[in-house]
Amino acid sequence: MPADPAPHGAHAARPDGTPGTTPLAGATRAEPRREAQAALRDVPWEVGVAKPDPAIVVDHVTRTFGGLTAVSVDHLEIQRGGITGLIGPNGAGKTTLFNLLTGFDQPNTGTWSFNGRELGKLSPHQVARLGVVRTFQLTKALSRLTVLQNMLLGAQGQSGESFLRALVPGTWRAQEKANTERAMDLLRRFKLDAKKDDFAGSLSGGQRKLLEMARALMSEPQVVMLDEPMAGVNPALTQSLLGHVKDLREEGMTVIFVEHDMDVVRDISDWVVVMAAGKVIAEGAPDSISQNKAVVDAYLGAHHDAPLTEDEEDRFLAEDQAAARAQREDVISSDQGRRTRRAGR
Ligand SMILES: Nc1ncnc2c1ncn2[C@@H]1O[C@H](COP(=O)(O)OP(=O)(O)OP(=O)(O)O)[C@@H](O)[C@H]1O
Repeated sequence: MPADPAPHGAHAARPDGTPGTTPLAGATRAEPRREAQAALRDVPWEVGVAKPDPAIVVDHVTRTFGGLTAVSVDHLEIQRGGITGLIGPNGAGKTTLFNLLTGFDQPNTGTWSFNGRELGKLSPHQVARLGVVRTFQLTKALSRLTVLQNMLLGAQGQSGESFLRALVPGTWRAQEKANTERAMDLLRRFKLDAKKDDFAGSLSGGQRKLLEMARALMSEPQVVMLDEPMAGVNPALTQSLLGHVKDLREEGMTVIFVEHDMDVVRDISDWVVVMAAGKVIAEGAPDSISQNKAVVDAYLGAHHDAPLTEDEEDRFLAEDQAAARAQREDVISSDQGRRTRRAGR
């Protein structure tokens, strides 16, 4: 079902007429965290469940690599204006799903939409222009650019990048000036302004994560997908990064993030989606997830550390005794065989 194309929150019209956000303008909604949680309060904890106001809707998306099915999601809705944590063991398909939703990869089957508009077959730039962006880890190439240059790269997809506009120097310069001003505003907000001329590669792990987030905000997104925003960050910066993620929601953005640290997931998520072997195996409020058996099994395997039931104890004991008996019989029979061979010489 197409979502309401006029999202609530701090949305301003973009030059091309599509809705945009004004992330630096500050919050205009009362207590967005409560609003997001209240909206999801009565939603059942079921895989594929409908959300009251979905920003993103995924249907029958599959992606295979050779014989491996990396993603196979039947139906998934992401609530607008909330923080959704996407978790799952290594290789569950989280990054592949991010890549698909943001145009960096193409699926074998399936469709997905943002505000009711199909995003399949669009390039990453087109998806970003519509308001859906993802963070990327600072690659080697980007490490050799300055912090400010990285930020200006994040502005790609805005009007100044278009070939025709580039031919009109005035427009280009005005856009470049606006981009630089926006970049500096964001760098101040993320406390990286003093580093603007430093090579990005010289930043600490935490500062890199801040830069990745700041860069994603350059295109004034409505949906931000953060890939492991806390990975490699020292504890001193963790709280500051968490604060920045919460701020995105305060400004009316929809946030989806991949994270392995369950404390972080519980702290900032309004809703959690769990993937394993390409599928969504559970979704619900953060507290529901750690009690979900499918989730525990997916993370720890069937034989996790939980105490054995009496039946399991009996079964494992019987199996051990049978194995010991078989071993003993094996030893006896090979011993007999040796003796028979010796006697026959
Ligand atoms: N380009 C590719 N070519 C081949 N296999 C791939 C490719 N990209 C991902 N895969 C495989 O698809 C599966 C899902 O990978 P993906 O990176 O999406 O998982 P993930 O949940 O993000 O894992 P992690 O938490 O370890 O980052 C894995 O088995 C991975 O090896």
